[in-house]
Amino acid sequence: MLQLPDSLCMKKLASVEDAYQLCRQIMAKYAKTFYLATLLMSEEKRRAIWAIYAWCRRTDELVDGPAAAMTTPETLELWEQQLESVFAGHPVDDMDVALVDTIQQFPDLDIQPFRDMIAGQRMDLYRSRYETFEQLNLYCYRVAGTVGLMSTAIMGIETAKTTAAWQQNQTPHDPTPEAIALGIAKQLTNILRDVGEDARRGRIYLPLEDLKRFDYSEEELFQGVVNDRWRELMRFQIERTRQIYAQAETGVSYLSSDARLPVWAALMHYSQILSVIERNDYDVFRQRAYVTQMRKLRTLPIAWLRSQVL
Ligand SMILES: CC(C)=CCC/C(C)=C/CC/C(C)=C/CC/C(C)=C/[C@@H]1[C@@H](COP(=O)(O)OP(=O)(O)O)[C@]1(C)CC/C=C(\C)CC/C=C(\C)CCC=C(C)C
Ligand SMILES: Nc1ncnc2c1ncn2[C@@H]1O[C@H](COP(=O)(O)OP(=O)(O)OP(=O)(O)O)[C@@H](O)[C@H]1O
Ligand SMILES: [Mn+2]
Repeated sequence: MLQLPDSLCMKKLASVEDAYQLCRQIMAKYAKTFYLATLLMSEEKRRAIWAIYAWCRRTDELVDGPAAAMTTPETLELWEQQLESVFAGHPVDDMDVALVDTIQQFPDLDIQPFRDMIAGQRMDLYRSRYETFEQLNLYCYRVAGTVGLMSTAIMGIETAKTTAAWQQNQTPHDPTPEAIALGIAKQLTNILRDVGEDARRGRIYLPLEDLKRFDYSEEELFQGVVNDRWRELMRFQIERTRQIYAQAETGVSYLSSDARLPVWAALMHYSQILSVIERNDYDVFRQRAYVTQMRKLRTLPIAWLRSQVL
């Protein structure tokens, strides 16, 4: 039988360097603030975050991007097989090459959070309502808490701080729950910001049990009614989300020192979106709550102080 040369059978993949550059471009395009924050980290960590960001973004695009209408459960099945292949050391496309390298450099990086994120995207295919906060919380863990786990494996934990002299034989504090909390708080914030946009796609992420509790109906939500019942409902959601940010805050000082400023900055920027929603009198239907670049810049010195003293 005719033997084809390798070059004709298989497309040659990008070099490791080029693959990281592709991931960097994705992150710089979609998450400017995050991207700038990564510049404060060491070269290896920064490149690893780019690779993970690119994978997360691609996963999200499957159900949220322009081609999402074509995505079926089989698409996600194939994407998961590609993930298994990457963790086995076999990249399938150019961007995978960077992730394979990252996995080799950071042995703490576990495949499970990646699988869990795909499971979260699967929920988006099947569900457009959440009955309880517990169900919503599971969704938030899967699509965003997982990002906290992946990032912590890269940023690393500061062993010097976690083991004082008199604690030598104790295991250092592991800020995994706080990292998950930050992802969940961020996702809940996005949900509150995007209520209107999601409603236009027929989706309600707010727990239906909360709608009932505040006597606010799905019909009102689809009509974008802002009344006192809505404001109360939103106050309740914002308060709950702030409590989760507060849990996350207690974990930042256990991260390695070059990661604390980026994480404080990210945490403060996200949580400010909640204050913008309040300032907009809880109207998330007709205006989008966003934090201006100016305001993000102004919080940097405070984030820096916290990263130094907390
Ligand atoms: C260093 C650092 C702060 C970085 C993490 C960067 C990273 C790998 C991000 C991946 C984000 C991503 C594309 C996820 C896919 C699923 C998804 C879309 C989730 C939602 C993100 C959307 O954010 P964005 O502002 O871009 O929204 P828009 O698309 O503009 O509408 C999420 C809401 C998830 C974001 C979750 C995190 C960034 C987790 C943060 C937690 C940590 C960094 C752990 C910190 C550790 C401790 C101990 C507190
Ligand atoms: N000044 C603005 N005017 C109008 N829409 C904006 C403005 N700033 C941001 N947005 C919209 O809100 C989205 C989310 O903004 P966000 O604050 O998350 O910025 P970003 O560029 O995604 O960076 P990051 O999420 O890392 O802060 C943007 O992608 C954009 O669509
Ligand atoms: Mn963004």
